[in-house]
Amino acid sequence: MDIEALNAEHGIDGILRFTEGRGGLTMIEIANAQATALISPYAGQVLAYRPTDAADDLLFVGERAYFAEGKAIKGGIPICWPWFGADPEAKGRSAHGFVRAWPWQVLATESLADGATRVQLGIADDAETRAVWTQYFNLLVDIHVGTTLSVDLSTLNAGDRPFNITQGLHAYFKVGDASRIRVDGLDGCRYIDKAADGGDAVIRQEGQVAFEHEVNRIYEDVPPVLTIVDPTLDRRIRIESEYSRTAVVWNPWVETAKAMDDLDDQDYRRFVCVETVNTASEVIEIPPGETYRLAARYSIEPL
Ligand SMILES: O=P(O)(O)OC[C@H]1O[C@H](O)[C@H](O)[C@@H](O)[C@@H]1O
Repeated sequence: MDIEALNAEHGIDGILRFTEGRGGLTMIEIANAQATALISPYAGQVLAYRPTDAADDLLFVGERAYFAEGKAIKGGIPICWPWFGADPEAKGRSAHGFVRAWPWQVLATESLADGATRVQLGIADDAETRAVWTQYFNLLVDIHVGTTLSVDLSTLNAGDRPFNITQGLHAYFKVGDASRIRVDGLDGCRYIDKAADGGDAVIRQEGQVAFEHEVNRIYEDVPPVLTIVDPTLDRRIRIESEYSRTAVVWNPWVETAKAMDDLDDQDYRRFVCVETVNTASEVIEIPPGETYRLAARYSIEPL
């Protein structure tokens, strides 16, 4: 990407600038009166966000994460689209779709009246995308960096026939010690346990979610607000989701973390994923000419 041209067209003095970051990837650095943030146009991914009054970043990105074209960045908020999880057509395409390892266009940047900063990135179908996924589409992500962080994904079906998607905002939240945190808000919800043998047992959650082994669950009919309670960092992370009734909770724990090249063996202690998704029974059909959204707002509160 031409950093100079991007700064000339989309830079905001003293608030937003384009720079060269890890792996030589172009990054968007934001520092406004309310927060700082780091966004990668490659993958359309928020990598860091910290409100001015917070001691720690909201998000986790590991030292071993890949920062290379064609690879997914493990950390921050990867966008899983147009499928969540394994390739639904079993064609050997990568898990979680292709846009988390794809260049997004910078469409707009803006300083908002409330002091927040807005960034819009997008991908429109072309011959390269259609070689992976045959549909005609316009995919946009709107990111607001202020006293809260919001990520709003919208899919326009630009073709002449309906298509189905599953998708997710696969957020990696920084935690002080995964063995001490709790996820609140899922009591009584049914979940598909992907960590259990066979990966399809359906169980009902009782109380808060705790972590003492690998957790990989798809929760259904979840409430719009979930929270991560973190006694080590003395904070609560609030996740408000829209256009989604399904959430994934994931921590690889010891063995799975060891097996992943882009995670350090101890990284499982440092993050938990609570993902705003449409998957499992929530498959989204988008008619021609129509748009479907998926959105989440994240905030940090003291315990
Ligand atoms: O390693 P990745 O492809 O980034 O996927 C990371 C994880 O994403 C989700 O949370 C899935 O539920 C897990 O099964 C998967 O391991």
